[in-house]
Amino acid sequence: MPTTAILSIDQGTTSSRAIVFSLSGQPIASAQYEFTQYYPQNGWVEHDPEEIWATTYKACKEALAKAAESDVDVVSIGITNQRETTLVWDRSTGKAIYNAIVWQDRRTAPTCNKLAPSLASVRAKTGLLLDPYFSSTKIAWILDNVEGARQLANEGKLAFGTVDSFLIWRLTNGESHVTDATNACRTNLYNIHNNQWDNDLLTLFNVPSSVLPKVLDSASDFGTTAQGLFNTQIPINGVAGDQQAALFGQCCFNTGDLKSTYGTGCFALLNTGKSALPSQNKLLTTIAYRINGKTTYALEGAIFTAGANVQWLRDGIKVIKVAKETQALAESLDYDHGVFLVPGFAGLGAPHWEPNARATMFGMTRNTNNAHLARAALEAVCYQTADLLSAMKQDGANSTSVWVDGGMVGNDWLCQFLADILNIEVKRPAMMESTALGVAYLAGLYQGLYKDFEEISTHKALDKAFLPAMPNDTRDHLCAKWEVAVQSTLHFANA
Ligand SMILES: Nc1ncnc2c1ncn2[C@@H]1O[C@H](COP(=O)(O)OP(=O)(O)O)[C@@H](O)[C@H]1O
Ligand SMILES: O=P(O)(O)OC[C@H](O)CO
Repeated sequence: MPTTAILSIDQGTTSSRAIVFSLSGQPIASAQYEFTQYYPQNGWVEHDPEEIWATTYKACKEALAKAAESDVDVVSIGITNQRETTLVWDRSTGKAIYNAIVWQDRRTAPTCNKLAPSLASVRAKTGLLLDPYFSSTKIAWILDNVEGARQLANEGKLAFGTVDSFLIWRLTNGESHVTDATNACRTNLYNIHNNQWDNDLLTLFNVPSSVLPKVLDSASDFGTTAQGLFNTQIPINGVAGDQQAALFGQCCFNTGDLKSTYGTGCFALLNTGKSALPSQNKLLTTIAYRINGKTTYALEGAIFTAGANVQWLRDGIKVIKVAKETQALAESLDYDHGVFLVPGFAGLGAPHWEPNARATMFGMTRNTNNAHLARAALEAVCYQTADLLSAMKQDGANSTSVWVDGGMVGNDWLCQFLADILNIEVKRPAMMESTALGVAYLAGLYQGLYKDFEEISTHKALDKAFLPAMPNDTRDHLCAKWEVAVQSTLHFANA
């Protein structure tokens, strides 16, 4: 009797992954391919759509082939993706008309500034802010900068999608132009209260409705893979943006449950249940998941660079060879080493939202070396998380523990410092691929393979809990210095 399994596709900012999961959430087989990051100008970040597709397809084929060595029956596909990243393609060929403009890209900051008078109405409908991070201004940029694009869009010949949508189009050979509510709600064009594309927002951002995908529940019928792509045709039944997928994969199903993911960026999401809690502290109100037409909301804090700080140490200034070296380097110093990095490499996200901010290093002496840089890069992510949690607290959403995941949390030193600075318990799950797992669960729910959330939660296991151990006065002192560093960076951004 073959084991029933689900294929999860996790198309992230730096790599495309495919994991075949058993129903108990255990990985049976996986494959992963990194792809090229393009930085054509300062503040611009792009991906090649063909490389996104090629790495994803290759990872899927390889994971499915490995899984086939055991006796498995892959009955459904879940897709999770880097959010906001924007693609526009030709409906007749399926070819993108421009590179994917990545969520970190800042090129549309001037457009966002011009639209500032509309901030309150945008925020009320979308739960977001006016920032180049979101998809709407990126779509308009492509339509206005690729010759003839706006005309083609008006004629209904172009399609827009976030990465999930593009992959579904390719997987179904152009049969499905769809997305799910968690991805749609990151475009600044989607009303999170009535769950519809919003005509006023489309007019404001100058995006024609003809390019939009249909928005479905996160557990739904997104189409079936085209014949010949894999050995069998497989239905696609779970789709969610990667941060919402991680919330789901961490089984944060109850109001007040909090997870924080440390990949390229860091994203803390707190489940607020059926209430779309508005933030007074520049957090985002977003859709956590939509199942059977019922929407669950989350409050989100987004930090643009987390693991990316470590990538910069490795690939940019080359002071480390591999990411995991940062643990031993950080451990080699004491609390009072004195160096702070405010990592505004892609501007600063929540709770400051300053696209003009740039990364800034404080407190260096002639004694400063790679250990200080590595430690400051890891510490920054923890201080920034503390800023997010304090904003959540001021918005009335308090948590006594946080579940963590993402590539960085394999670093025990980071997890302990995080617990010390947050002053709450930090819990790392046994299954670290929460993001991919989240959409496997969504696909399984649609297929009726899980009865309910309770059944899914039985598969959750803790790897390690990190408890705060730092004296209060040390924490207060470090956080006060961090705050001065942030304020100085913000001051410099606008000088
Ligand atoms: N042991 C480690 N310590 C610190 N950072 C790490 C460690 N291992 C991986 N990273 C960082 O984690 C990131 C990869 O995490 P991942 O969740 O795969 O990212 P994404 O999904 O955004 O592509 C990279 O930026 C890498 O620098
Ligand atoms: O690729 P990640 O894991 O850094 O996630 C990117 C986010 O979805 C951007 O909003």
